[in-house]
Amino acid sequence: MGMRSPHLLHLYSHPAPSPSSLLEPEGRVATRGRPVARVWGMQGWRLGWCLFLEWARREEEQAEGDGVLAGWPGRAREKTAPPVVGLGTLGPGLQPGMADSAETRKLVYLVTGGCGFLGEHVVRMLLQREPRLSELRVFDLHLGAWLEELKTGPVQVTAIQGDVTQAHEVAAAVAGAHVVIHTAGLVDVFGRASPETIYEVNVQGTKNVIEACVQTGTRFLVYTSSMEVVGPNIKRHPFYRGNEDTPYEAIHRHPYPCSKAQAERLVLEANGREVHGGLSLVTCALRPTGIYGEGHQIMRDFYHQGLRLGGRLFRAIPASVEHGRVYVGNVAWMHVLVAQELEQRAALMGGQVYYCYDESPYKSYEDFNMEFLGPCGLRLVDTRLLVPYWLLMLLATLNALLQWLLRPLLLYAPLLNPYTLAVANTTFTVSTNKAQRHFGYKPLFSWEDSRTRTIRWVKAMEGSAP
Ligand SMILES: NC(=O)C1=CN([C@@H]2O[C@H](COP(=O)(O)OP(=O)(O)OC[C@H]3O[C@@H](n4cnc5c(N)ncnc54)[C@H](O)[C@@H]3O)[C@@H](O)[C@H]2O)C=CC1
Ligand SMILES: C[C@@H](CO)CCC[C@@H](C)[C@H]1CC[C@H]2[C@@H]3[C@H](O)CC4=CC(=O)CC[C@]4(C)[C@H]3CC[C@]12C
Repeated sequence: MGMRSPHLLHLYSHPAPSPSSLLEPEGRVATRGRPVARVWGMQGWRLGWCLFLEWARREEEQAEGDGVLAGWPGRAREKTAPPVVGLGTLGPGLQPGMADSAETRKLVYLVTGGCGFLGEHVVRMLLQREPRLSELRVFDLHLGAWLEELKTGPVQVTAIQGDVTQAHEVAAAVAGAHVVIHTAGLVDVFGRASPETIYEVNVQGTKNVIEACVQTGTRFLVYTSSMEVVGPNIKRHPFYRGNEDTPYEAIHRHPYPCSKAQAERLVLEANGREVHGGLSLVTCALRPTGIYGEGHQIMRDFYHQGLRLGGRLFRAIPASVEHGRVYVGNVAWMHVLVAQELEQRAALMGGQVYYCYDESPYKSYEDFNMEFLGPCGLRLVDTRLLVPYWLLMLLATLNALLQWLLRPLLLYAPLLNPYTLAVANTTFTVSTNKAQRHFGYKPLFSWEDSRTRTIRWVKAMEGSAP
């Protein structure tokens, strides 16, 4: 997830923090300080990768001869590469022409799940694109060491190790924040966690966030929902380029979509509730389709699986099945834009849902992945005739059975199970402009740019093909 460049390391270099420096300075948040060394141990491999990435970026800039300021694309690329942070390639900054003065910086944001795949992009995007930010609180069960690098910029970055299922920890983190972006969630469709745990994190965690806003007087709440709250449903009805108003029978059994749907409902119902101080809460929910981009774990898994199979992946899903995908940078940008616009457009946006979309093409899950894995040396072998759907379903069911049988001994959680097969094998794509109409959203990253960035990330991955 966390690409780090030497440029960034230099910009944000600082003495190794003591666990207590992870505490919120005013003592509002009692965090369980996790020794940074342990976190670093898990993520140290990223450094080499980031060094490579920065080297590659500079080589590319030099080759293009555009002599840009570090982190800002040159004029020639402005059309396709907007001046915005790419995960780890740019440091925090302001939009062009915007003065960085203490008076303009007065807002406190809280990002829950801020160290996750999407969360990290939201955090970096806020630092880059929210000039009114004075403090950014990053709340997560597991803090990333990369956060430490952000602490010497103009914005106070406060790392809070906490659990959304613990109401008091959430309330302490929310107190005094103007905006909460709630991305924390348990994303598990593989049977790794129990249904109870999924509900506890996704539903109870969201309840805790809402109640904390109400109790402490925080007025603006942006929730990361999911396309999964709508579908694909258990009947595997196609949703072909639908929008927020397209009728669809949203019936689920799997704990993940059920929990996300319940949480989304809670967030939307909370819109208009009176918060401490007498003003009203303004909420809205964003529904990304399948997110991809730098840091995407499943893409990483497919890539390594392909390498193990001698550079081949085997087609399991017909190319005609469309699966909605959206670039993580654009999802992050949409969150930031919503957060910025909620106050001015409360009447219009409060209680609304928005699909997250961009210019990513409509393709099958596997064909879409090949947009990135292909240029990295993998090949998709068409075995449709060899592996018919019924056989795949049989394998998926066998996996589910094995998972159940082995549970007392070990956790067996392969990617293929009846649920993931059904999701991947059912058309679900969105085509909407609601976000543009309501708050002026336009994707910040073109498809070409999203693709290039993702390919660059895959290529820089440990164990990449030469
Ligand atoms: N990955 C995807 O394709 C999509 C994800 N989403 C939603 O986006 C959000 C972020 O997902 P990802 O970044 O993909 O997942 P992720 O697993 O990378 O990030 C989730 C973050 O939440 C944190 N978290 C989990 N349980 C927590 C708890 N009890 N207390 C505090 N923090 C906790 C995790 O440590 C992690 O950093 C989730 O709400 C997910 O439902 C929605 C649509 C698609
Ligand atoms: C049948 C396999 C043969 O290659 C492919 C299996 C792929 C699956 C693991 C993925 C296919 C579709 C993905 C889901 C989809 O993008 C929507 C999602 C939204 C979320 O909110 C969370 C993640 C996910 C459920 C995502 C999970 C992985 C897939 C099921």
